[in-house]
Amino acid sequence: MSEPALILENVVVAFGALKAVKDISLTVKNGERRAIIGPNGAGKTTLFNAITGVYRPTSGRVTFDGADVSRKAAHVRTRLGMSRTFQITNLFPTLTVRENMLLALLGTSPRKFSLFGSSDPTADDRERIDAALGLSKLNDRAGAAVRDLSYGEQRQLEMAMALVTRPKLLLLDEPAAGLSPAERVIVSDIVRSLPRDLTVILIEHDMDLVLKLVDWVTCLNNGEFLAEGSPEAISKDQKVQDVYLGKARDHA
Ligand SMILES: Nc1ncnc2c1ncn2[C@@H]1O[C@H](COP(=O)(O)OP(=O)(O)OP(=O)(O)O)[C@@H](O)[C@H]1O
Repeated sequence: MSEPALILENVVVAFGALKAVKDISLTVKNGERRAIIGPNGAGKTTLFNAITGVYRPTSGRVTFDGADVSRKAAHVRTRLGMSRTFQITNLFPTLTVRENMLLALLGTSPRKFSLFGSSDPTADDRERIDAALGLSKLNDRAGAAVRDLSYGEQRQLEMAMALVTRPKLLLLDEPAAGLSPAERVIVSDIVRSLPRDLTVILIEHDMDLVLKLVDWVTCLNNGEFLAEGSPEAISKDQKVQDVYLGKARDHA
């Protein structure tokens, strides 16, 4: 058995008196596709932030690929092979797709972007960029300015930027949020065709999408662990229906 990709042990994230994540433990296997679901304010993004190092856990342990990274900074976790997208679009609109990709790559490289040094892409940079654009189905848009991309294409570019570092663990924060049904199909196809040795954890509200994409689902509520299981089991779980699907229906 290979080492699990990620182990969380009793992770707590507190903002003053508010515990946004309360004592969460979970194990994600190598190559697994895992969804984190739960109603608004459940603690999903905060948990992502604790995994990726945006926040250090108030207590508990995060083990990534066999190493305790609980106290490591975000850029160190990136170097170890974690990568993520954010809910909010984070792109340079006047630059091209390829230029945004290069900045994403340079931002994580020791060969930092410098006003004086050369930031011309190397052959390896170009290969990485082409591979990530290919996985994100954006090859034919490489020369387009980001402001000319559709919203769906911008989300695809964010995925490409997260993939360009060749991560072992990819975290996607609501990759299909705000997308049209046709754009959701593209995002599903991209996630489904990612290399099988890449571990993927995604936050997603769309249960139809989750059911089709992942092996296992963890449901949070109010910062607490609520349930875990196969997508089929979770979609039928009464507790989940009560807190998550019930609230989703209220918002519909
Ligand atoms: N930086 C912060 N400072 C204080 N409170 C925060 C901070 N970030 C999140 N919270 C609070 O922590 C709780 C969990 O928020 P979080 O964004 O993790 O939930 P979520 O499950 O991702 O919700 P959503 O589906 O709406 O994105 C909320 O009550 C939120 O207001």
